[in-house]
Amino acid sequence: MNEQQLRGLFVPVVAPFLPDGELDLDSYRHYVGSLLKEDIQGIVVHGTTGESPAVSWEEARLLFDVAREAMGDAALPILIGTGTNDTRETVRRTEDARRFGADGALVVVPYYSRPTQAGILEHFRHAAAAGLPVVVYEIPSRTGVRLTPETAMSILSLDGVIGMKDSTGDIRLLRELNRLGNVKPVLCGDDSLLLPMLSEGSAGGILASANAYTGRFLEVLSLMKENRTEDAAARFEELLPYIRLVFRESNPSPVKWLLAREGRIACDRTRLPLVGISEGLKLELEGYRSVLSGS
Ligand SMILES: O=C(O)C1=N[C@H](C(=O)O)C[C@H](O)C1
Repeated sequence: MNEQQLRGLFVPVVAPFLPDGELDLDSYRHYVGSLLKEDIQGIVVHGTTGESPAVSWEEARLLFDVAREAMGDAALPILIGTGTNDTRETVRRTEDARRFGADGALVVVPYYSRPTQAGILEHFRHAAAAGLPVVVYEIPSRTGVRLTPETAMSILSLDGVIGMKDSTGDIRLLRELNRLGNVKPVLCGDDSLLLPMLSEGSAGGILASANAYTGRFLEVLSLMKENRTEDAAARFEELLPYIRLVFRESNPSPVKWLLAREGRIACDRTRLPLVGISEGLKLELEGYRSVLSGS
């Protein structure tokens, strides 16, 4: 996978579970197939949306294999989350993913340990040397550390790093990277900021909310590509209340509920500590289902 392929819409997939909490691979096969009906550019396995903290690396590999098989001839790029807060384990997983045929690795900034900027840069230097294209995943609200623009630029300049998923929650990092001359793709990872980030030059998005109403997200992206910014803004405005609802409770519980509601997976079960969504949120999501499915 190269930088040119890291653009457009990548959908981070959920890991469907049976009521007893084991992987539901039949649902997963059907669900990955359903995503391919839309013109998405790739998928992400074992990201936050794939409940990576509660899914083992062996299960992640299985999910990768089944997704690849479900794609058949479509052969879209599959990124797999290999990042942990242990550099050696991250390298081990990234090398493993290269061997089993992943197209790229999504490597999160190491969480919990709160390393210095120098430590984070070293972490990515090692991950990038594993021989699989790396997408840096910056999400300070989850990791507890924030990349400075200079560190982000140094990481993006490494051979083997093909781009970044920016979930910082505002457009300042992207602006700074543009100012510093970054040429590698930065994808929006904060769904409600898709439009402002595209306006600022983002190459696309990795968006959990796009698991549903995928065509509507693709429409926003293509209108922006055609410079029809007002039309894109109007379409995005319709999606915003839905996006806010989907992130009101822990991702991916609301997305799983929607997928189950649409019959694309059998069950909305998550693994603890994530639990199912509240009855109130179900009602509100149901309300938006009729709005968005109808128009
Ligand atoms: O799994 C992902 O990739 C995403 N995770 C983010 C999060 O849960 O914080 C949200 C984003 O839409 C995609």
